[in-house]
Amino acid sequence: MRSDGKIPVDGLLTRADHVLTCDASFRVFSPGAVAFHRGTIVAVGPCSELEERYAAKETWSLQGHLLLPGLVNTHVHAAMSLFRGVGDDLPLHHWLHERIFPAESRFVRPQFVHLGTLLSCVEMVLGGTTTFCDGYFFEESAADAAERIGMRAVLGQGVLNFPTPDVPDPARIADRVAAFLESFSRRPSRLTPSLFCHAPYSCTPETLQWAKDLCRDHGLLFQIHVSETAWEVQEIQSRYGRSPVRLLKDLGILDKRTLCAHAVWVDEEEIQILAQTRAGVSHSLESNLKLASGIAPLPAMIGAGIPIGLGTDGCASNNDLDLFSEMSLAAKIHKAAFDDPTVCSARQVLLMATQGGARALGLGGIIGSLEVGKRADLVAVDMDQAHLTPLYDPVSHLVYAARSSDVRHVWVDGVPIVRDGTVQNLDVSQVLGEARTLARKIRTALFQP
Ligand SMILES: CSC[C@H]1O[C@@H](n2cnc3c(O)ncnc32)[C@H](O)[C@@H]1O
Ligand SMILES: [Zn+2]
Repeated sequence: MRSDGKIPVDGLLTRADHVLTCDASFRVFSPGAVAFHRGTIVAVGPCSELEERYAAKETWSLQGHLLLPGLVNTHVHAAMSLFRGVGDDLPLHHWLHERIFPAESRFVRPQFVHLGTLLSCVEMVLGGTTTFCDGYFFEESAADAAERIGMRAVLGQGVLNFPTPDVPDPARIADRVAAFLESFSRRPSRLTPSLFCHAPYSCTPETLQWAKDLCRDHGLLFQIHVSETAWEVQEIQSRYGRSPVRLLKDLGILDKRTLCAHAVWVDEEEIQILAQTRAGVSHSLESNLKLASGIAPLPAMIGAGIPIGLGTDGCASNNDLDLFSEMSLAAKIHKAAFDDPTVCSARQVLLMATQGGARALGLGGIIGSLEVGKRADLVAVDMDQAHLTPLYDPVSHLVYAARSSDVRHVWVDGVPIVRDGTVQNLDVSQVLGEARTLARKIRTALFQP
């Protein structure tokens, strides 16, 4: 306590036109403020109260801005930004086998993963994403990139039963995973390791169970692409006599530390299985649309109480990492698909991009809402713009009218990693230059062989 009776804190974000807590009671303070200390939120409320109570090392005056929790991207292959546009307008199977897997075997190396992930981190933070859940190869290099920029991330080492860029002999996958897990003994706590089994059609049941056991032993999130296409459901049905979700349930894979990416082709009974096992789902709508995989039954999954987050998937199937456009589309497409304009409200979709995503990743206790005791991951959106004026309902504007380019400031653990639309502590033009240099080789190899 200071002589003036004020409590010293590291940061005070005040005079924001609106603060959306995105917690269970969905409080909105207009105007509002957030105080944080040592990376943790210590107060959220009306700005007059917080200004009276706290003296901050740094105070941000946020008139014209809206403050909300950092967005959570629950499904990314961040390094694939270097493959953006190399396989457009194809169905998943053709896209993967004819374009992506050959390109990956040729180019994916540790430096590729580091550069591609750094590039994606720049795109993500500038668009208000503070946490991403990744899955790729040489995943230590993705962790290095997230650490460098200051983001929070769940980093999934890829596991498959065929040769990959980092495990040419699939029999050696255990060595790769052990080295990956070991590397996390030296990382900040905002980075957590995970395993990403590619899919039920590319991993054997034994591999799935082995990876899940390892995740259970270490308390890690297990990730997998599930029921993404009708082809997958047929293939798994013919191999194992049951659907992908039922197969995973029978193998003991589904629980609250399992994240199912996609879950497009799931019936009512499978939705109940996901809900009862408390497995999470990443809704990757734009990727599912672009690959014409289908439209997931999101309203039914929300109704069943499944923890659901939004995911972009990688840049080779989306082709961006923009959670604002995912929110806007998710709030609209299911209305048309289910002939019901009341489904997927703006509030439900915003909650998926924040609290729902955090819960699906098992991080609901530390991020996803602005509450005392949670980490200070926040985003300030500049609302003083023609396309956001006048404003009657901040949630409506955020989901239906705001753009990722409206994000002005971003904090992770109370550290400003974007100030005034500029990424801090990173030479972004150098990253872009290196990406262009590498792309020249990729272009020559893939398009002028
Ligand atoms: C271990 S995950 C990385 C692996 O997955 C590939 N991939 C990217 N997007 C998708 C998708 O939507 N479905 C299936 N596989 C996908 C990526 O190219 C890597 O090979
Ligand atoms: Zn994916």
